[in-house]
Amino acid sequence: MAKITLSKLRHSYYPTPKQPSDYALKEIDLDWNDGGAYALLGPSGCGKSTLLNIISGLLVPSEGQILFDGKDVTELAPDKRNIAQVFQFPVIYDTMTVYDNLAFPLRNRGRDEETVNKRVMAIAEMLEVTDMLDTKAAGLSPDNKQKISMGRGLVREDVNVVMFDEPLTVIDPHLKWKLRSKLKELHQRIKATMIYVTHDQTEALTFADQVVVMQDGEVVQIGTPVELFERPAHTFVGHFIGSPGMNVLPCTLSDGQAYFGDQLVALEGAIIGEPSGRTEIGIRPEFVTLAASGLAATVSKVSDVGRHTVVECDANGSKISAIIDGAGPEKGSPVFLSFQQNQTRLYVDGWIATQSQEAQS
Ligand SMILES: Nc1ncnc2c1ncn2[C@@H]1O[C@H](COP(=O)(O)OP(=O)(O)OP(=O)(O)O)[C@@H](O)[C@H]1O
Repeated sequence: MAKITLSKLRHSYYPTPKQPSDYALKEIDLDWNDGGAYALLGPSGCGKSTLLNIISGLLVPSEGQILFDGKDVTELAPDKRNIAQVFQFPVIYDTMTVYDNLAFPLRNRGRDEETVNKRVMAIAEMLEVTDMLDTKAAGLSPDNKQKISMGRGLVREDVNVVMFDEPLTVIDPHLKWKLRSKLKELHQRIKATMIYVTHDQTEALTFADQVVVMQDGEVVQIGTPVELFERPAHTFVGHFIGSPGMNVLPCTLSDGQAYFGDQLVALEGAIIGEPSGRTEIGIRPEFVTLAASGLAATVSKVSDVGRHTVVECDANGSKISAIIDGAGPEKGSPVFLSFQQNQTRLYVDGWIATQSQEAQS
């Protein structure tokens, strides 16, 4: 396994890029630590596949370097990088048995049969496919095929990194959670460096210890699932993660205070610097409550989402969601909304611009 460093990485598919929008990857500086479980999360077109192809060597970046344990591999061919990849669709040999499929990457590298057997049996046990080892792969269900495909990615002990590219795309929704937690368990047992690429926040947050969120060719935040939820560094992260995402409300500033319409909104901490750009308040629906006084709003929609109720309101021309316990008020009801102060942040041009309470104490 290896630590992977991306240094000043930029990539454009144009031969002579002129402006930032010509770059599929803006500037990326990132360390993937040895043995870490990472997710690369972002919407379609944000540059995930481009980044993955650069790490695996299918693509040489326009600028910058990739290092494996400090060694420059930027120009190294894919087969020299010692990387295992699991793709959206299972890559297995239908005519071979499950055992032979799992053994293939090891035999291909000339490992002796005793080592092959030990490793295949261990992986099969972890994946709970021991009883299928003699079955021809052609007869397996799609999710079992993908399990074997994952096993082929995990069976070698000498790879620098295992990369999963949207591996649950073809899996039935009700089986997804099973494979998701299986993968997490496998990481805990194997402790290989793993990068899991997805546009699905649930997959990213379940699997990863560290989530790298990308937007428009840039990394906007790297953090634990809790950090991304609790303190989004960018409104995009707030919006993209959470269900519903963070409320983002236009605001004005006056004497170091934030106003939404005429309403003074108490922020978590002091405003950083002297903001001159677009100013917005960010507050997650989980921290908005219906109160006896506060911001006047009108209920526009009430949705029962199982354990909670999402109450969507209109105030000053903006939509604000609140997640509450129990039944919500009727649509059209006038209500007052209260924001939990330590969760109310200011964003300037999308980026967080308030000091956290911990930073102030
Ligand atoms: N071969 C290519 N030639 C030109 N532009 C490309 C090429 N591949 C990707 N792009 C562009 O680069 C940007 C990043 O694309 P990329 O496929 O890396 O994103 P992604 O996050 O993986 O999206 P998806 O999940 O849809 O695959 C997009 O604007 C895309 O249109």
